[in-house]
Amino acid sequence: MGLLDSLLNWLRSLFFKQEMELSLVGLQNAGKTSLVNSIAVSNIYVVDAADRDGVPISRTELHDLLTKPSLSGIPLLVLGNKIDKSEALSKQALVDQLGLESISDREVCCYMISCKDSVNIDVVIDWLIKHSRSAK
Ligand SMILES: Nc1nc2c(ncn2[C@@H]2O[C@H](COP(=O)(O)OP(=O)(O)OP(=O)(O)O)[C@@H](O)[C@H]2O)c(=O)[nH]1
Repeated sequence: MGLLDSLLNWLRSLFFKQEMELSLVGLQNAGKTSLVNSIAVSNIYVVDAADRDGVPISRTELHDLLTKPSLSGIPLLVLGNKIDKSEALSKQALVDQLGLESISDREVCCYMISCKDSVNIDVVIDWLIKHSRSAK
């Protein structure tokens, strides 16, 4: 069993032991299902980084979500998906357009990923493990 498989099994066990609560949020067609599938078969706001028209809506939805008292202080992982597409935004452009630098009331992390080509899925899993309750 490889390192990635071991990490995936650990991640799954954290979910089953209810040591991790996770909300996976994103606009329609952003790639949420593909992300879950890529984690589940070893091959989380999720943004379609190649859908430039959708990013302003994503920004509004994200900042609206952050006002919810139930999510107060919860670390935020933003995933710019579909970087295999030539029209995908750069990380800096996504950070700017989503207004991530204005978020100061919680830890914010942004990774650029491709569920299609399995790019950076390992760092997403690593982040999730580091932010599980048992890691605290
Ligand atoms: N090129 C490319 N396409 C992707 C990637 N991830 C997902 N897709 C495609 O984008 C489409 C939407 O992916 P889903 O995972 O169904 O997105 P979703 O966010 O669950 O969508 P909803 O169920 O509508 O909310 C599908 O056609 C996927 O194959 C990626 O990294 N690159």
